[in-house]
Amino acid sequence: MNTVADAGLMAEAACAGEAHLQVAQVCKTYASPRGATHALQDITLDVPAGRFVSVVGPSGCGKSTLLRCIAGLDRPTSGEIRLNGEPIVGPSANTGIVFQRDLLLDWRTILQNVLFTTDCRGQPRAAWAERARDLLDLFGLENFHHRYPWELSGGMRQRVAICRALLDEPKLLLMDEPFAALDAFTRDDLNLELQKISLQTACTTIFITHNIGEAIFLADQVVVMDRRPGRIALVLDIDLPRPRRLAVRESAAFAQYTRTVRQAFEELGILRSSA
Ligand SMILES: Nc1ncnc2c1ncn2[C@@H]1O[C@H](COP(=O)(O)OP(=O)(O)OP(=O)(O)O)[C@@H](O)[C@H]1O
Repeated sequence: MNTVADAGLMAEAACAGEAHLQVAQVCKTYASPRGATHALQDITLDVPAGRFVSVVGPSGCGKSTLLRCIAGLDRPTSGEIRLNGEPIVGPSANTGIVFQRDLLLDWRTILQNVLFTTDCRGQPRAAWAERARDLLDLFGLENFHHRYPWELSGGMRQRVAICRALLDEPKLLLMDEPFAALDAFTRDDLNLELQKISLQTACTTIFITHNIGEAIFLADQVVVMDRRPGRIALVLDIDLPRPRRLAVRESAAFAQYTRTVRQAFEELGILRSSA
């Protein structure tokens, strides 16, 4: 499998422009006949353009809710989210999203799947097809443009989903546990490829994961969330040189970051003490 290779092309093909994300005192309550669910409480985050932020927290702490609000797919109950100073009030072409399930359409070829969003907008295919092909090639899928999703492995499908999210030159890339369903080897591969994209583009990225190691490996900053109602318990800057190799996970500095995050979860009663 090829890896992402052409830095110049990738910078041109993937993200465009800068995205400064500001999340200010965001609360989210879901109302239902069975009562209210307080999913998020007072979330404040300032993410400068180009930063990669990993969000890690226990199941149900509101990570996906936060991502959906940032994506404009849901509205906070209170508080505000701004992209480059503009309030986010709905979905935007500035934002690319990758979910845990790749959501590829089985009746469309790989190329047609990557072109899905622009097709939906009625934009001429010819204008986007070259970019779509370039992205697929960069992700090592040059021989799969005309195959169907069911002919691909889970890792290849998730690469396609990432290409689809990047097609529209988003400024902001939102990823909701994109690699959770993959085996450890494929996950390592995709972590490296994602790092290359981040280094070579101006994409601001919010990456949700349950995996502490993955969170630290990828991020400039790790946000640790407490259980519901989701609150930020810790913001940890990750000062490891880039590009990072997988072997960095064996370094003393990485072990210290892991200890700090684990300790935060232990103090919150989410992880049992390892001492
Ligand atoms: N549309 C909805 N209506 C009502 N409650 C919801 C809705 N979406 C999420 N919730 C509730 O809000 C809380 C946070 O859910 P969310 O999916 O954001 O958590 P999460 O941290 O992403 O969980 P996981 O890691 O398991 O994916 C949960 O208690 C969930 O049941």
